[in-house]
Amino acid sequence: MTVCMAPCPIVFDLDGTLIDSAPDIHASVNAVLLQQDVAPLSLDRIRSFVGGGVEVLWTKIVAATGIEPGLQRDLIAAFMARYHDATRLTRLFPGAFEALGVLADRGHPLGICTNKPLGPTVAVLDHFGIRQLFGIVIAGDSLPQKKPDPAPLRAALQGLGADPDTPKALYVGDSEFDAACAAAVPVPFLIYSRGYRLKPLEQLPHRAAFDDFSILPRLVEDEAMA
Ligand SMILES: O=C(O)COP(=O)(O)O
Repeated sequence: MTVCMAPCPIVFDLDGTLIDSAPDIHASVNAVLLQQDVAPLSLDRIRSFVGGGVEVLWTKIVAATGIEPGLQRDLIAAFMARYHDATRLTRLFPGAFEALGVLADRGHPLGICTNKPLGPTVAVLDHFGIRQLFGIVIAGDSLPQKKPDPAPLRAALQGLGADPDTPKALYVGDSEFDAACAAAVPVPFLIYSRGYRLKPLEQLPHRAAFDDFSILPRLVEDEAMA
């Protein structure tokens, strides 16, 4: 069966897929914890909390630190005040910029579907000069639902002109949230294996995995021929 005739729409996750943003998230979280006289959390710990959006992140931080749960809303506000344009410690994963350029040049409509809020999403896309590559950006606060609910990815596909009920398209992500979301649409899922997932790769449903962005354009071509 032909899954995707080139150039098919391709939607990307952001944190842990295109960008390594955990260091900035970690720095902003610990600055807020410091204000509360709470001991800092390690980068690995914070990275393991990323994927479900800001509320999930802070629910996990509150559980891990024993902070009074009633403070969570205020802590999220303090975090967002720091994180909304934090890009200093964030990096594009190696080869991601070039792979996006190749796919865009081949005519693939590109989109973003992330659980990160829209403010920091746009800030980071602008920071790396890649915002104009994406025809649609669906962020964690764009809709009432977040991944793994399929609604955000369906909205991104629609925004790129794909019929989400017969999506000849691809989703590229790194996490449990992304795999479950792609399966729920359903749309073929390509997983970046150097991202932030917690489980072994084989436990996440995916069409193909890659650990180097230089092979992504070929994987996309393979899907077109499948
Ligand atoms: O900010 C998060 O928690 C997750 O963002 P992502 O969907 O881009 O991985």
